[in-house]
Amino acid sequence: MTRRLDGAGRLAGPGDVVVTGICQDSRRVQPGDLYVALPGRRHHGAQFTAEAVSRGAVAMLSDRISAVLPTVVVREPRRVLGPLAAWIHGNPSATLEVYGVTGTNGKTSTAYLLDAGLRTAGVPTGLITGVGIRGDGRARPATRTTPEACELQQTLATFVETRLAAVAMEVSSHGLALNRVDGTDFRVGVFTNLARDHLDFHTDMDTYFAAKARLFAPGRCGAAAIGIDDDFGRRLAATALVPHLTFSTATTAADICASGIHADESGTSFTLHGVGPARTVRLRLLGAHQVDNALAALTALAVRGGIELDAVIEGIEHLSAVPGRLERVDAGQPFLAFVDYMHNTAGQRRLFPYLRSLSRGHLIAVVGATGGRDPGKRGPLGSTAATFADTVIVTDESPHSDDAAQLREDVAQGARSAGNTEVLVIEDRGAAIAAAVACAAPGDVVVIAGRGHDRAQTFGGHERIFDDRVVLRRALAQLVGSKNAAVSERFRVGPGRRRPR
Ligand SMILES: CC(=O)N[C@H]1[C@@H](OP(=O)(O)OP(=O)(O)OC[C@H]2O[C@@H](n3ccc(=O)[nH]c3=O)[C@H](O)[C@@H]2O)O[C@H](CO)[C@@H](O)[C@@H]1O[C@H](C)C(=O)N[C@@H](C)C(=O)N[C@H](CCC(=O)O)C(=O)O
Ligand SMILES: Nc1ncnc2c1ncn2[C@@H]1O[C@H](COP(=O)(O)OP(=O)(O)OP(=O)(O)O)[C@@H](O)[C@H]1O
Repeated sequence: MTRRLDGAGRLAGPGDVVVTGICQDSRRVQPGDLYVALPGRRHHGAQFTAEAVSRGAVAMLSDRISAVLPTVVVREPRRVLGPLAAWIHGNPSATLEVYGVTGTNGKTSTAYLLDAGLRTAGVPTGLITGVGIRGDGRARPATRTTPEACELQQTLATFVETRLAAVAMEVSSHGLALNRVDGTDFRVGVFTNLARDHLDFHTDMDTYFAAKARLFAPGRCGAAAIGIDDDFGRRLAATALVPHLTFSTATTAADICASGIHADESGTSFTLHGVGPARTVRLRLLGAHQVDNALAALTALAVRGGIELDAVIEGIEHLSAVPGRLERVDAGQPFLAFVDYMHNTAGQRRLFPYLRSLSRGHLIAVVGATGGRDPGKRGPLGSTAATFADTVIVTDESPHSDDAAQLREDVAQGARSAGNTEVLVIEDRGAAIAAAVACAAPGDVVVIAGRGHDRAQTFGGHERIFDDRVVLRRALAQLVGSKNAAVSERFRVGPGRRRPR
């Protein structure tokens, strides 16, 4: 069957079908859609053609021919999917300014900072992150960091319809490697940093870096903001073929940098260099790592040019929190308690020293490892936590199809190997959080690490609603509600072997 593409959003020819949309998931097909049947790890989308047809699919794009739907057959459908989805949705990234943020840590925070800065500078902006999608008049939780191509282009098209001018989005290495952002023109690409993570997917660091570097190819992004505080960033800056500015919190050799960083429990201040005369910036966000992210956002807008940076800085200063990122939970308890999303050792090494600095007593960390990820991460997550914390409580995150007991044991072994830190293993996450709260004394710091904003734990195919912030708040409220301080003392876990400081 021959088909001729005939104007935006139409697939026409003799015996025509009219395509009005595109979808790569049979469960979400709408009448008039082109169903894109992709080969996956577990299934081939062609297995679900009947469902796609029953929902109104009129044609198919795949590497396999359908017996029931007119099919565009290509060898690698993922490679044409992005541009095709963009075309069907009217190439929204040609209208919107898309700021794409990639890197191992700091993508979500940087996207929130960009959004805050752009909005304050009067640029109506949408936000696409692993936390959620916001901007077209509604906010919805995200199913992944970077949406699949069809959902991405549809979302961008909705942003155009609702007259947004820009979008700040996270671009995961999976999104780049799996062609999810093909067909998207990025006004600016941002590189935060690169450290060991996701090796279950990318196999080695060079492949991981190469996936990230795809965002910075000419034709993909117009300009770049590159963090040069690790070797990968420096490599990217040395080889980038697009106009770029660098940023750093470690060296004054960068175009935009910071000095005099001071992070306490009320916020973070630093002196900004490279954006007009040196000036003091005061973030409400907690932790010195947020200075890196603030520089990333500012550098992206500096390299873009034409945006009022004073207003951007004001917006960045006013951002009060990023969901699940060092989110403070306070029920009136006499110690600090946080939920954070650190899930690699690079993040731990940035966050734990800050948390340590806030503590007038001890640091109590609840940690774990998510299943379905590089098993080589597990021990180091435990040992790094134990290097900084006085008490490490190892518990379940989302084991997915991995053996939960093995995950816990691997993390705990790492923690035990780090020295004489108190290490407890408590299977149930709620009980682990309660134990952390119960063993905290006035002036201590408690951090529930690893899951951030997530609202569910996944065990095999089963989901359990679980929000660390809700559970922590409840445990803290119970503690505060209990009349006698001696009660909390009775719940103190273990013999209180705490390292002297
Ligand atoms: C490794 C990876 O990215 N896998 C993705 C891949 O899964 P898969 O190969 O197992 O797909 P599959 O289940 O075999 O199905 C094959 C095809 O059939 C389709 N299908 C399947 C079932 C059905 O009933 N109907 C149907 O149409 C699917 O949409 C898919 O196109 O294709 C699926 C559908 O397109 C994705 O959902 C899935 O992402 C999964 C959920 C995932 O977790 N990906 C993670 C690793 C990911 O992308 N993470 C990054 C964040 C990284 C970070 O933390 O920074 C992200 O951007 O979210
Ligand atoms: N610039 C940074 N350097 C090191 N660690 C950071 C930095 N920014 C954030 N983190 C740590 O990484 C965690 C995740 O932060 P954020 O969500 O902003 O990054 P991300 O790259 O989007 O990660 P993810 O894709 O897992 O959401 C934070 O909770 C914090 O522990």
